[in-house]
Amino acid sequence: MTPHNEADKDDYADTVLLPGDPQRAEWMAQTFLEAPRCINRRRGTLGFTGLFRGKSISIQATGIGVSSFLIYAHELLDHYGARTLIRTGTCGSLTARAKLRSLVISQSAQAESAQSGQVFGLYGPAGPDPALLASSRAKAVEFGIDHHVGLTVCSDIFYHPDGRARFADARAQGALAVDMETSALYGISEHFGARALSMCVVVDNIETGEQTDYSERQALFTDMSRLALAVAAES
Ligand SMILES: O=P(O)(O)O[C@H]1O[C@H](CO)[C@@H](O)[C@H]1O
Ligand SMILES: O=c1cc[nH]c(=O)[nH]1
Repeated sequence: MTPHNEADKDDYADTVLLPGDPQRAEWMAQTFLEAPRCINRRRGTLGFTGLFRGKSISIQATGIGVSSFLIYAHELLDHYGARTLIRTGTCGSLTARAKLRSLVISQSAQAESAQSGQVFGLYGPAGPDPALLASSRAKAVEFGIDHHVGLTVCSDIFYHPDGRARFADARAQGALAVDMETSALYGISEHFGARALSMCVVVDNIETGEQTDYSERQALFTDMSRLALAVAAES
């Protein structure tokens, strides 16, 4: 038990999938895990453990943004002993190439600003686990998932007064998409000697303004959930 999590120490599996949205955590657990158990309801930030292909896997929501994310990730790594964290998130596309509903796998994540840099600087720059990244690439091809692998940006601010203009430099460096947790995931995982990978479905395009509707989101997560679980099952 922690201030933010009512689960017992052995309730979590070694491998934990991390969606931001608690409803996504619940849907993923109920749709894909065998015998899912809800192990955390504190603050509505739901956590589940169940079986996938005979292996115990947990799914824990992390909320929005680095501050919230780092609380759940820290407690999973430090208190619950998690060894592999796989973010199953959503992102905004920064390029027409990464189309709405496609999957972006983060090969490296850049903090958006000096302010974010201070937060992420606590842990220094880090990236995905090479084996998890390679496994996700191979399986995404095998499953026929429309996906992109590359640089992503991690922002602290969803509604920013400078809008999309602030991503000009990152876009020039080839950044594919923006989310609000991936740099923190990579940094804290390296700090605790754990393995990490982040994959996110494109739910809006920052460039064109196109967006998906929240009502179709569960369906959007099927490919990502299958991929993340397949990677997790072999991790
Ligand atoms: O859908 P999730 O996983 O929460 O991810 C994205 O959605 C939230 C913003 O709407 C941020 O947390 C961002 O990273
Ligand atoms: O535009 C978006 C969409 C999802 N998540 C973000 O952080 N930004």
